[in-house]
Amino acid sequence: MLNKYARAFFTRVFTPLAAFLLRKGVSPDAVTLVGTAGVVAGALVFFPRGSFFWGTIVITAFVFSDLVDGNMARQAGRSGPWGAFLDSSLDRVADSAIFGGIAMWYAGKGDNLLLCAVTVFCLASGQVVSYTKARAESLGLKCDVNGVVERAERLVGTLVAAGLAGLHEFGVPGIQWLLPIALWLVAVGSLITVFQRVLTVRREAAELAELTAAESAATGEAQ
Ligand SMILES: CCCCCCCC/C=C\CCCCCCCC(=O)OC[C@H](COP(=O)(O)O[C@@H]1[C@H](O)[C@H](OP(=O)(O)O)[C@@H](O)[C@H](O)[C@H]1O)OC(=O)CCCCCCC/C=C\CCCCCCCC
Ligand SMILES: Nc1ccn([C@@H]2O[C@H](COP(=O)(O)O)[C@@H](O)[C@H]2O)c(=O)n1
Ligand SMILES: [Mg+2]
Ligand SMILES: [Mg+2]
Repeated sequence: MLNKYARAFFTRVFTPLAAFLLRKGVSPDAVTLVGTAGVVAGALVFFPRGSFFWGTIVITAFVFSDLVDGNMARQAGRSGPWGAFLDSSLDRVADSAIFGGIAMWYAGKGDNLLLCAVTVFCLASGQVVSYTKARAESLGLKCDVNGVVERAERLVGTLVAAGLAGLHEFGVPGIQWLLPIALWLVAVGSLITVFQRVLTVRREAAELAELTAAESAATGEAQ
């Protein structure tokens, strides 16, 4: 949903920056790589020690590169399979670092194995959500449903909650519970999304099989 409604807004916001970077000779791939490295560093340096405010600030500064790289590629007329492959593959790396960093906190000083498990579930189910669509598309199916929790929802929900929960370090009371609440919501939403996508692909595969059978029958009758 965020992807649908916020993308046009962010395209307008980032178009001047994307044009500037292109003029300076920066490539979309460089932005993809540097952005991912920044997200991974922010997540793995700050989150495992429970520094959620600063971790979120660093991650947020880099995560928007994921909207700038595609914008640059489109402006330069250089969108293609390589860029799409690189972008999507590195999205998985960035997501792993974000949820991995949070899981490390709960496995260590955060001392909460249940929340560690919920975070690992967010990581795994998020990857499955993305994989279902990628695999369906590679098989010639559309997977024509986005689902309730896409990547944008996973990231915005988790990062907003982590950033606010991090204010606990500065003495704001009670706010640390926002992160567990967001993680539970992302976990349940991702599970629902997996089912939405799997059921859609199952229907599309059945429709394709029916169409293929009907075409074979028609070809057989004609001969
Ligand atoms: C007191 C202060 C506290 C600190 C607060 C810090 C607040 C900052 C918090 C959060 C900001 C987070 C912003 C996160 C933005 C994420 C943007 C992003 O990367 O989106 C990527 C997404 C998808 O892009 P792609 O097409 O490249 O990726 C595809 C996708 O991954 C598919 O995955 P799937 O959905 O299938 O799981 C893959 O299948 C595919 O392979 C892959 O290519 O882009 C978008 O969705 C575009 C829309 C982005 C919308 C961002 C909205 C940000 C809005 C608000 C944040 C402001 C929050 C303010 C909080 C204030 C708190 C006080
Ligand atoms: N290095 C890159 C990154 C992205 N692309 C193209 O942009 C599409 C993704 O757009 P976003 O707005 O979501 O970043 C991707 O599918 C590629 O077509 C690219 O070419 N090179
Ligand atoms: Mg991108
Ligand atoms: Mg991306």
